[in-house]
Amino acid sequence: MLSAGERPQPPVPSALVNPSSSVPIMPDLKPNGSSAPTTMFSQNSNKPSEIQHIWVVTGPAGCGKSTVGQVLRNALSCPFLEGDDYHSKSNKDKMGSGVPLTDADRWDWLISLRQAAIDALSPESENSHPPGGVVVACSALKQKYRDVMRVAAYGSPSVQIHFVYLKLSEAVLMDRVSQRKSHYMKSDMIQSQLAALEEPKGEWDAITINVEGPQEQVQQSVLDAVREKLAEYS
Ligand SMILES: Nc1ncnc2c1ncn2[C@@H]1O[C@H](COP(=O)(O)OP(=O)(O)OP(=O)(O)O)[C@@H](O)[C@H]1O
Ligand SMILES: O=C(O)[C@H](O)[C@@H](O)[C@H](O)[C@H](O)CO
Repeated sequence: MLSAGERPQPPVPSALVNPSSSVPIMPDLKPNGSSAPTTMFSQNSNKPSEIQHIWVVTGPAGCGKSTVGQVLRNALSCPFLEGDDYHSKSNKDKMGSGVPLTDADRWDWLISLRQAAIDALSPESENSHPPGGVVVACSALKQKYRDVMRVAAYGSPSVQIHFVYLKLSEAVLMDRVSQRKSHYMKSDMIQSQLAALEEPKGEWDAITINVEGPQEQVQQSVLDAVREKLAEYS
């Protein structure tokens, strides 16, 4: 497995490699994301890109992962996977009743989500091109959880994973979660989310974005950061 501080070998400019061949067999989940019509900077132009990018938008519950994930999905015109959709019912019930998940509760969820991300990188049909990437909203609070996700790109030189960590203060986070009424994750869970959080310090594949500002500002910061990262691969 890739260590967080270790940069992999430069990508080999060859045909796309099927990433699913390089990871252990996992549950065969299908992605539920879809392509969006608008493209600010397209990853899936008419010719196959040499690199497929997995953008994992991370941070504690309520930090804005889904909001940012959808912005990225639209900008990159690639599938978007909402991590919450991959939690088991028991995990959701647990969180909904105010009990934090344990490491053991999270492994299968992370593995399912990782497999869904891998699946999303394959073309939808024999005649279509593979997407330039996939956006995944996933709290990935601890480094070891990010390491589980990193396996998606392990051994696949044409797949690159990035973590987009959404950073904000406890006060702003509490405010956002308190205003959100219909979600199973209530504000009494925020302390445990922050207690579990290991910010991605020194992890070369992680980008930290301050998301305390209004949505337009956050959107701009995220798009700028992603554009800058993509430029490294052009
Ligand atoms: N920059 C922002 N400023 C103000 N409110 C925001 C901002 N970004 C998101 N929100 C609001 O904060 C709430 C949480 O956002 P969102 O659902 O995107 O977070 P999340 O990290 O996906 O949450 P969860 O992981 O719990 O599903 C939503 O009500 C959303 O509209
Ligand atoms: O690891 C966890 O504790 C969970 O993934 C949570 O972070 C939620 O799923 C998510 O953020 C929805 O509120």
